[in-house]
Amino acid sequence: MIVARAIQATRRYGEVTALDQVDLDLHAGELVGLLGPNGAGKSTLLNLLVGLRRVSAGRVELFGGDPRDPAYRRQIGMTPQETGLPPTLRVGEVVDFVAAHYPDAVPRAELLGRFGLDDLVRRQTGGLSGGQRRRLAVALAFVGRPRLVFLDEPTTGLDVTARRELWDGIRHFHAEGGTVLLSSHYLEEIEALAQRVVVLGQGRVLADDTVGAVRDLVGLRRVSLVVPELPALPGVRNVSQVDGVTHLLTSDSDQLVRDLVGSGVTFSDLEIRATSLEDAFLAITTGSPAAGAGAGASRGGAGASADAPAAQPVEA
Ligand SMILES: Nc1ncnc2c1ncn2[C@@H]1O[C@H](COP(=O)(O)OP(=O)(O)OP(=O)(O)O)[C@@H](O)[C@H]1O
Repeated sequence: MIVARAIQATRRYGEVTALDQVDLDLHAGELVGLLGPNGAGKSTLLNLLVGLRRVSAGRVELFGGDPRDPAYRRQIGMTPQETGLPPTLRVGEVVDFVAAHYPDAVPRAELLGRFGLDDLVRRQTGGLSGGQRRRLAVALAFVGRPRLVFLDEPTTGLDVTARRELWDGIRHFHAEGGTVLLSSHYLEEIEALAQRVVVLGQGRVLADDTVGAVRDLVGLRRVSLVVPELPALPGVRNVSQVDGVTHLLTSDSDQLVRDLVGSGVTFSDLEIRATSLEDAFLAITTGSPAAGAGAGASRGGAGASADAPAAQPVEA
């Protein structure tokens, strides 16, 4: 059963096309990650699906109906990227206040326990740390026993322990049959929670695949060099040229360099670096040389890579 859907959904803000003909089907019981760099359109897509924004063209559906209809919205939970909590209210009071809007809310102690917030029940929200406030904001999305939850970068700003506690809360909801769409800059985060990942870049869906398949793409390296004539080389996924520099994308840069040397061709200015996620996808999905080489060149090249030691932001 499809619980949320975007059909050729487009959203413009003046001259900016934030979302460009996006198709997405979210099935009941799925936990799907929405991955993309800053400005990719993640928040815009979430805001359309929860009825906070209208499409400029195309359509969005929530449980087969209009997301702006309160009857459908009552069945969802959402944590936007930024939340304001009344600073003088205590944590327990905020939970009770939100819970009062729902016929069968999760009991306060159970909700706070699930998100590792039990000790804070009497604390005023104004006295919480940024991470505690964020966890409370996410927990509130679950208070009304929603069928479907949208989380916009839920763990941004959290330390490792807080992030894990929050992941546990999300997993618990999913294990009980709940559906989740969550956005993140971190493939590692999506990998920890989801099987499916939708990658957005410049308002378009660049990939909609398993986390494993996306991981393979992110592991690509960019090998740049000046070479008069490029010999045929195995393992090259994409070739582009910008300003006299040839850029090659490969999953095995060591082997590529060995092959280059072995070919006897004269080359100079060799440079190897990780591709950013967006570069990798643009190069592969569009085959566009400018997208593949130009964008990365201006970014400093510390993008997400398969062998990154810790969570790496998508954008360099
Ligand atoms: N209210 C608005 N008015 C004008 N432009 C907007 C508005 N909201 C978003 N945009 C633009 O739309 C594009 C997509 O923004 P969006 O916030 O959806 O991206 P995002 O992937 O969520 O980014 P981030 O990871 O930084 O939150 C950006 O170019 C952004 O500047």
